[in-house]
This record gives sequence, structure tokens and C-alpha cells, in this order.
Amino acid sequence: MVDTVKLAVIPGDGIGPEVVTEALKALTAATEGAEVVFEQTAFSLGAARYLETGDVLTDDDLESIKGHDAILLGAVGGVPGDPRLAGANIERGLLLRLRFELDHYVNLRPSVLYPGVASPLAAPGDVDFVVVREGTEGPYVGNGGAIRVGTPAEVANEVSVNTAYGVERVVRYAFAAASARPRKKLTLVHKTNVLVFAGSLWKRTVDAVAAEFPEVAVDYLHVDAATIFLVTDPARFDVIVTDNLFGDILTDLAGAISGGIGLAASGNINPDGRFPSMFEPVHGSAPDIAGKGIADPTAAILSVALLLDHLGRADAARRVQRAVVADIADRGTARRTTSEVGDAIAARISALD
Ligand SMILES: NC(=O)C1=CN([C@@H]2O[C@H](COP(=O)(O)OP(=O)(O)OC[C@H]3O[C@@H](n4cnc5c(N)ncnc54)[C@H](O)[C@@H]3O)[C@@H](O)[C@H]2O)C=CC1
Ligand SMILES: CC(C)CC(=O)C(=O)O
Ligand SMILES: [Mg+2]
Repeated sequence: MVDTVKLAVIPGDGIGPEVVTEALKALTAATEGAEVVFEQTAFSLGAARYLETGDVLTDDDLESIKGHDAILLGAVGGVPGDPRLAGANIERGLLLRLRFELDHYVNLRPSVLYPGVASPLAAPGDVDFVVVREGTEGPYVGNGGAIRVGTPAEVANEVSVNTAYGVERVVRYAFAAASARPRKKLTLVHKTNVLVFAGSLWKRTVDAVAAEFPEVAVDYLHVDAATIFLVTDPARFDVIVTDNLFGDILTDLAGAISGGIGLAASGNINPDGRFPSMFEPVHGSAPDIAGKGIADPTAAILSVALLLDHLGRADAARRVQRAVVADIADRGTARRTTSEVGDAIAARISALD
């Protein structure tokens, strides 16, 4: 019997559509001959849609997206500072709204330095960790406000929301992830010395859940120190669990130490399966290189591997990963266009047994 998977595709802005085109080639190649059909619905959402229609994400869009099994997203957001987008806040109104409404409380961001990737900082094998970033709380929830705006006496607040419920569920997921990995190590990254209320909740939660996972070694780093060790000693990390903001920042750094942001993939997961999970590269819409055909689509392609894994298609996911690893190993210094990279990886996938 052939399974049908309903896939919502949100190419988005800037390089988003460029890398999504290549990611879909990989998806097609990886599922060729498999007993699964991906029925795709494209959603035109992002800065371009807003400028055309004034809509960021309508309730109808959201309901329609909820009717899918998974989502593949490129990137959203216009040129930072574009005055035409000042009132829109595409990132909050679209990307964060999707993460919140679809309860993507796990933002999973693996980092691996693959053989063939030149890194001044690390050798292959030194970087193999996953960041489990909380996805629905922290300072991203929009709990803020400002008074006396535009005056010298302006005061602006952005409150970081941390609930026992929200912290416990992501910490539990992170422990389970650590337990399933060979090194079984979990590092909580926070700033408990200054953010004492939220930090205490995170620390106590990790300590409590640790009792259920005696096989997992636990340690703690302040986020500032974590940035040092990610650069100087990335091998010390296996699973990092952290809040929404720290996780956002650390995973751009993690991308940089493992071959560049163009290789960093992510999944916004709703582990309960009540809502579709969403897979996307860690990077943004990169307006500085958009339209030039030079964006690296590898992160989007590796996001397809995460998507396939999440849907229980482990074989297809491995094929995508193996093809990417082989492509990276052979890259050398020759510059290729976005579609050349996508075509080469799709061809490698098709050539695998
Ligand atoms: N998930 C999403 O949709 C995200 C959206 N954004 C939005 O994207 C826009 C641009 O944000 P930036 O801060 O510039 O971050 P960015 O990640 O788009 O770009 C940072 C730098 O990395 C480079 N880069 C990014 N992806 C690349 C790729 N695949 N291949 C080669 N180089 C790549 C860019 O050229 C740029 O120099 C903003 O509107 C921002 O809000 C930012 C991060 C995530
Ligand atoms: C654009 C932000 C809302 C998110 C972001 O930078 C990220 O998730 O990495
Ligand atoms: Mg980010």
C-alpha cells in the first residue's frame, strides 16, 4: 500500500525559495520507488506576500497548514530595516506564530562537522552534538511593552516566560535524546547567576528529571562560557538543552563551527504528534545573497532528512544524509551554484542502493 504524506511547503523569502527547490529535489530522489507519496501544498507566506496583500498569516492559512502531516519551510523575513515591513513583524507574526500555535516545543538543531569540511577550529569527530532548544517560551512569546516611546524617557520590556510545564517537557525530551546517544551526556546552558528565577526553574527541573535518567551524565554551563567552549572544545558537548533565546544564538555559532550556516538544519517538533512538525534550515532569508544563485541548499536538504526521520522514514533519511556527507567530502574549493549543489546531491541519492 502506498502512503500519502501531506506536506505543506513554505518557501518564504530571499534564499528560502531557492533552497527549498533543491530540498524538494532531494525529497523526490529519496522517496523514489518507496511506498510513499508526498502530496505538496505550497503556501505563499512571508514578506513578499505581506507587501502584496497586507496579510502575514491568516487564520485560514493556519487551519489549512494544520491539516498537513509536516511542513518544510525555507526562511522568512525581508531586508532588516526595510521601512515597508516596519509594522508587519513577519518573524513574529508568521514563524513564531506557527511555532507557538503548532506547539513546536522542541527546536532540534544537530551539529556535525563532516569529513572534508575545512574548519580552523575543530577536526571531524570533534563536533557531534545536538541542541534541544525550547521553542514556545522565553522572551519570544511577545510578553512585552514600551512606554514613552520615542522620548528620552522610553522604557521597553521584553519578558522571558518560563513555565514549569514548558521547561519540564523540553528537558524530558532532551534527557531522552541524550539517553539514546552513545555518549549519554546532557549540558544545561543558562545564565543562572543573573537570571535567577528562570535559571532556578531550569536547574531544579534538570536535577529532578535527571533522577529518571541515571545513565545520563549531566553538567551545567553559563551561556557566556558555553560560547567559549563551543569554539575551543566542542567535543565536550553531546546534548545541550537551553531556552529559546540562548538556543537561537548558540545554534548560529554551532553552524559556524561545523562548516557554516549553510549546513545547519533544524526541526521544530511537536513530539505529541497533535500538530505537524516543521523543518527548516537554521539560517534566515539572507537578503545579501538572495537571487544570486549562490546560497548553499545543504541545510535545507539536511532538514528534509530530519523531516523523513520524524515521519518514520529512516531509510530515506539515511540516504539523504549519506548523499550529503559524500557531496561535502568531495566539495573541495570549487564554487557551485545552488542548483548545482542540489542536483549533485539528488543524483547521489538516486545512485545509492
Ligand atoms: N527561520 C527563519 O526564517 C529566519 C529568518 N531570519 C530573517 O532573515 C533575514 C536575514 O537575517 P540575517 O540576520 O541576515 O541572517 P541570515 O541567516 O539570513 O544570514 C546571515 C549570513 O549568513 C549567510 N547565509 C545564510 N544562509 C546561507 C546559505 N544557505 N548559504 C550561504 N550563506 C548563507 C548570509 O548571506 C548572511 O551573510 C531577517 O529578516 C531575519 O529576521 C533570520 C533567522 C531565521
Ligand atoms: C527569526 C527568528 C524568529 C528565529 C530565528 O532566528 C531562529 O529560529 O533561528
Ligand atoms: Mg536564529
